[in-house]
Amino acid sequence: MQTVAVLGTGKMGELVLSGLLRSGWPADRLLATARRAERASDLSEKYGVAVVGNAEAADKADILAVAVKPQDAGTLFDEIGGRVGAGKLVVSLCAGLTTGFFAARLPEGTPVVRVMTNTPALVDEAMTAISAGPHATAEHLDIAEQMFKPLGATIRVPESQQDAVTALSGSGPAYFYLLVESMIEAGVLLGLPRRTAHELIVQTAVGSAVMLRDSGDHPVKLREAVTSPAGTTIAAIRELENHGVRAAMLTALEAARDRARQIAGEMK
Ligand SMILES: NC(=O)C1=CN([C@@H]2O[C@H](COP(=O)(O)OP(=O)(O)OC[C@H]3O[C@@H](n4cnc5c(N)ncnc54)[C@H](OP(=O)(O)O)[C@@H]3O)[C@@H](O)[C@H]2O)C=CC1
Ligand SMILES: O=C(O)[C@@H]1CCC=N1
Repeated sequence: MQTVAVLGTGKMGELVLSGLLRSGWPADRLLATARRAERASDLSEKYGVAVVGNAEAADKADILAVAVKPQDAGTLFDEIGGRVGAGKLVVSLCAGLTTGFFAARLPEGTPVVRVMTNTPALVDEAMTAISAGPHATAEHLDIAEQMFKPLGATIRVPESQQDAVTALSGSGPAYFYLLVESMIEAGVLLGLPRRTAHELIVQTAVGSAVMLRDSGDHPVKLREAVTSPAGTTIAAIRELENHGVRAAMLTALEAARDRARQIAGEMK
């Protein structure tokens, strides 16, 4: 079994580390790196994995999962880029950064795979999109898939689609949480106790999500089934349309896609 090093074990790095452990990846085949000593000792205590320096991780691991913020990736690869041999696989989780960004900082021939996952990895319900970069073969994509499959669903996409994927599923959980938060506030406005509003909306979100996934029906069909003629739902939907919620969603996701592109530009 190959050794995976998570480089920069913050929120996403920890999700990958804990997910790999849950899926049965042996702790002695995992390494983690952290910038702060306190974080390093918390991680080794919680997960029983070795937390080492970036250089040691780059030397010892077969697969380097890059989970630093995009803005920190340049410094990290200035430190370790030169010592990552062609036998290693670099798997980037970074929003915006292209595989070319890494290839330019790695010895010629080092395979790079780009993934975009999301926070529901915590409950093994992630959506992870995987793309081949320079020198990445089908075998390298299989390895990335093997790492992320236990954390939820996976899909393979051309790298040219990764910024759009980031806007949709990478950032997506935040939009749903914002929607839920707003609906709970509406419950409070209508006079419900906050706790009651929370319970009603969270279960409604879960039920709706399970129906979307398990029925395979188009969301329009599911929405129409709720929307009675001259009923309550259509009264609310008219207001949502009046307030441009659909147009706001289009513009918002376009902004997220554009920000991913901008990050890549800033990090050239
Ligand atoms: N959050 C999300 O929902 C998603 C994030 N991503 C991507 O995942 C990556 C990580 O994001 P996220 O987990 O949210 O960010 P975090 O800030 O939580 O994690 C990044 C971690 O990297 C550490 N770090 C930075 N530089 C170094 C270094 N040179 N050596 C060792 N450790 C270092 C940071 O240390 P310190 O604690 O000191 O800052 C931090 O703990 C990003 O590239 C992001 O684009 C992708 C999909 C979803
Ligand atoms: O907001 C961000 O930049 C990261 C990438 C996708 C989700 N969070």
